[in-house]
Amino acid sequence: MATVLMMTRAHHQLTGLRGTIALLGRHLLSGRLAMSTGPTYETLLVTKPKDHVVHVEINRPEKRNALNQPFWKEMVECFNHIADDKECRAVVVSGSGKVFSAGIDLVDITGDLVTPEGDDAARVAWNLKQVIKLYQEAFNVIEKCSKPVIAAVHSACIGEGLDMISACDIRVCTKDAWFQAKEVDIGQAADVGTLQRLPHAIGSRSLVCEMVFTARKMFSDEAKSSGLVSHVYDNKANMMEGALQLAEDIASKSPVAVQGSKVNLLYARDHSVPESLEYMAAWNMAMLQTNDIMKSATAVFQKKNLKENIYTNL
Ligand SMILES: CCC/C=C/C=C/C(=O)SCCNC(=O)CCNC(=O)[C@H](O)C(C)(C)COP(=O)(O)OP(=O)(O)OC[C@H]1O[C@@H](n2cnc3c(N)ncnc32)[C@H](O)[C@@H]1OP(=O)(O)O
Repeated sequence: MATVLMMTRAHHQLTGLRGTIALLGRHLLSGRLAMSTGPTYETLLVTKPKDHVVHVEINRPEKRNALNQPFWKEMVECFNHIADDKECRAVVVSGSGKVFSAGIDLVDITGDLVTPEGDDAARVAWNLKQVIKLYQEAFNVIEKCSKPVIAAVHSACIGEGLDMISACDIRVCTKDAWFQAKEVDIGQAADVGTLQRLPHAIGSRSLVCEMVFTARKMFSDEAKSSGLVSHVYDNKANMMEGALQLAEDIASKSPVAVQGSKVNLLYARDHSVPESLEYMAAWNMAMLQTNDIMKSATAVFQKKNLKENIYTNL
C-alpha cells in the first residue's frame, strides 16, 4: 500500500513538473514571459496596462519628449520586440509630461546630422545617408509591426513627432493638441516620413502642402475635420482611457483577422488595386484556414458576446 502511495505521489509530482515545464514552454512561446521581463529603455517607458495591450510612452518629459540619439535606436529595438511578442495584439503610443513631443532634439543634431563623418563630399554624403536611414527606421518599424498602433497625442506634436504619428494606424488627440510640420522653419525638408505618409493620413493633398510649406500649426478641430485624427477628447486622462479601451477592443478580436488586415491595408496603400487583390488572395489562401473563422462565425450565429471568444496568440 505504502509503495503504491509513494508511486502515486511520485507520479503526481512528475506530472506536476511536466505540466509546469509545458506551461513555461507555452508562456515562452507566447512571449508572455519575454514581455514581463522585457527590455527597459532610457527614452521609452513600456508597460502592459491591459491583456494583449502594450503602452509605449516617450519618456523625456523634462525635455518635452525631444527625440534624441538613444531614442532612434530604442524605437527600433522596442518595436522589433513588440513585433515578436505573440502576447501583444495592439499598441498605444503617447508622450509623458506636458507635450506629446517637441520633435527632434535640437541639441543632439549638432552631432551626426550637422557634422557627419567623412573627409570628402562623397563620404560625408554616404555617412549622412546612413544616419538618415537609421532615423527613418525608427518609424518604419511601426508600420512593419503587424499589430495595430494607436497614437494618443496631447498638446504639442512637432516635426518628427508628426513623422512618428503619420506611421501609426490610428490617431486620437486631446482638445489642446496641435500638430506642426516644422522642418522648413529649421531649413530642411522633412525626411523621416511626414512627406511620404501624411498625404495618406489626411485626405487633402492641398492641406498637407500648406502645412508643410508654411510650418503653420494645425489644431485639434482641423485635425479631426481633415481626418488626421479619428477622435478628440477633452483631456489627457480621458484620451488615454479611450485609446486603451480602443486597443483592448482591437486586442479582443482574432489576431489573424486584425493583423492580416493591417498588413493588407498597408500593401494596398502602396500598390494598385489589381496587385493588392492578388496579394490578398495569396494571403488568405493560407489564412482562411484558421480556426478563428469557425469560432467567430459560431459566436455570431449564436448571438454571443464576441468579446468572450478566446483566440490563440499569433
Ligand atoms: C534626419 C533628421 C532630421 C531632423 C529633422 C527634424 C525636424 C524637427 O523635428 S523640427 C522641430 C524641432 N522642434 C522645435 O522647434 C520645438 C522646440 N520646442 C518648443 O517649441 C517648446 O519647447 C514646446 C512648445 C515644445 C514646449 O514649450 P514649453 O514652454 O512647455 O517648454 P520649454 O521651456 O520650451 O522647454 C522645456 C525644456 O525642454 C527643452 N526642449 C524643448 N524642445 C526641445 C527640442 N526640440 N530639442 C531639445 N530640447 C528641447 C528646452 O530646451 C527646455 O530645456 P531646459 O532649458 O534644460 O529646461
